Amino acid sequence: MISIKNITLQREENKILDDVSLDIREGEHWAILGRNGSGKTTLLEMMTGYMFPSRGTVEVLGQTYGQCDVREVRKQIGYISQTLLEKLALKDPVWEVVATGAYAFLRFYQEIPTEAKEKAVSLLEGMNLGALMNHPLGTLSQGERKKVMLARSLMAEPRLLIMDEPCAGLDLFEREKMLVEIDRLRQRDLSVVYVTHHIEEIVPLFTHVALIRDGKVAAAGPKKGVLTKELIMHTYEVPVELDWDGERPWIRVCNGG
Ligand SMILES: Nc1ncnc2c1ncn2[C@@H]1O[C@H](COP(=O)(O)OP(=O)(O)OP(=O)(O)O)[C@@H](O)[C@H]1O
Repeated sequence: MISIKNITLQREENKILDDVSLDIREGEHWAILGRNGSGKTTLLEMMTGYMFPSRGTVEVLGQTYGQCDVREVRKQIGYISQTLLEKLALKDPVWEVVATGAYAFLRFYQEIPTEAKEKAVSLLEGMNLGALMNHPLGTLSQGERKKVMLARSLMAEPRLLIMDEPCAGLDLFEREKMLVEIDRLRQRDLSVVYVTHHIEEIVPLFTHVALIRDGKVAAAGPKKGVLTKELIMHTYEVPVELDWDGERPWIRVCNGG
């Protein structure tokens, strides 16, 4: 799905990404963790073709960026970020906001095809948001808006779904509801790449984890091999204990090291 080979992104003296390689294969779902400023969002922007490396290659869905039409590749990628959420029209009814996801634009200025409406409504119902479908987006809670954004990203049936902190700012209740929807993505034929600051968001869906530290990959691979207290301590420089609840990790900071 994604093959990143030795990419470096240099901005003046700084190496924002430094010789990063990562392979994401079909059927895998990846969580990407790392401290603030470690380069996670930059890495996602490389995957979506919004940024290009100074060195190295990025291949996504069989196409190499720089040798293909990035816009064509992007049609197969869902991208969920706070920036996108801020661009959505708060006055538009929820179903309409979702329906726009089938197209590469943010608002409809013409009649919306019936099939797009039906699909949007069905996605909303699938996420228990059917009752809100005619409400303006701006009246929804933050958690509901994030679920709307997820439904919107599924309209185009992407092969790759990239999410940048989709649970940021949610309370425990709303976060768990969002995580249920994220975990249910296993029923779809797509791969997820998910950036988060919270290890407990790595729900059973996720098969692999990459730890980013200072623009480099500190560790990457199957999640139980990467989510060890030693590697997390190396990445965050905080002493921790880690417990597994089945396929979901929980973390505790250890006082006194
Ligand atoms: N266009 C740019 N020009 C110069 N520096 C940049 C640019 N974009 C990002 N950076 C820097 O690159 C580093 C990595 O940023 P990035 O946003 O990728 O980190 P992040 O791991 O996503 O951080 P956070 O967890 O805080 O969102 C930061 O130090 C940031 O200031």
